[in-house]
Amino acid sequence: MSHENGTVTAQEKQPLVSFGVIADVQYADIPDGRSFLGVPRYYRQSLLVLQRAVRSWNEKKVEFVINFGDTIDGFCPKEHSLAAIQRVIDEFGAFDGPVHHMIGNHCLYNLPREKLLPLLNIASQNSRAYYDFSPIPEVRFIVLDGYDISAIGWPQDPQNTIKAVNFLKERNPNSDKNSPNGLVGLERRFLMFNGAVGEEQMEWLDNVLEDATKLNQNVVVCCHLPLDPGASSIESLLWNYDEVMEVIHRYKCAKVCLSGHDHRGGHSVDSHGVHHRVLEAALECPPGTNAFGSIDIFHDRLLLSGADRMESQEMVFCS
Ligand SMILES: Nc1ccn([C@@H]2O[C@H](COP(=O)(O)O)[C@@H](O)[C@H]2O)c(=O)n1
Ligand SMILES: O=P(O)(O)OC[C@H](O)CO
Repeated sequence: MSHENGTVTAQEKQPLVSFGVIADVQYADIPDGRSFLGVPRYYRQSLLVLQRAVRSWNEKKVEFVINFGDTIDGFCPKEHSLAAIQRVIDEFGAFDGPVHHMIGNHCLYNLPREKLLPLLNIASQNSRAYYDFSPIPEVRFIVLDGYDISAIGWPQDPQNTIKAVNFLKERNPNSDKNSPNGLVGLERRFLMFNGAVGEEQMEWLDNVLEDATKLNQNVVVCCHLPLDPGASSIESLLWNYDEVMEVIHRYKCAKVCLSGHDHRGGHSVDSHGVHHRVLEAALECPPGTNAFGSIDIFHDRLLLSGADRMESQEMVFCS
């Protein structure tokens, strides 16, 4: 069996289900730019990457799509935020099936949660953006809200903002809270563009994993922010990735964690055999190149077939 990018050995015939993935589209109708570290960013091209992704997913007839967040970019002029996100949502709308979105820091720079969540079709409680779904009885997807506690995106909840700002102040002495200067090792994740999973969401996660265990389901955990230092730069990690992973590791049903945010992508297998795959960003595709994929789910593994800059990956479940 050959794939767009890399070759993977075939062991099993038909997947149980297949889905499309894309991360960090960060569309804006503005000229090309660069990241803080100078990596080129193609704000208009990313929409073309999404168009090609949708065409490919429709051709492959994948059952659903997951968008890993940062749908529009923070540099989008605020008076154009709604039009920009609508443009991206319209492109997703050309896909012949459901699209599951998550929020990222750039979405929150642009729009308040009350506007964002309905647009992204995220049914929420208390403006939180976590949810789960089962496309087939054997598999459960958990989508985490990595900005549940965050210094960005909570203008309507000053208490949450104050909690997050204090959390950051205690851990990051820099006046620019996006700067990791002077922070050592894992401390370098305490940056304003990251966030944390709160207590209620943590309990909910525990309950869903318990339920999935009873139902004998394999679980895929999705979050805009990466959950393992082996797969991502430390500067991109969820603030309390360790607490989230402690909950996930209580259960054997969680097999794979997927995320975005760290644009260069990555893969690791953690100490409990859980795969972590950070997806390469659509935003950083030079004209004519791609970063999207489709994932086949089998009983014993996930098979990511990536286009161009998205590396293909076989993720065999640990038993
Ligand atoms: N004020 C800042 C902002 C970012 N960084 C570091 O740059 C990296 C990427 O930043 P982007 O948000 O532009 O992708 C990341 O590793 C940050 O820690 C910084 O040092 N100071
Ligand atoms: O897409 P940004 O601007 O949030 O950048 C994320 C950083 O690359 C994470 O280190």
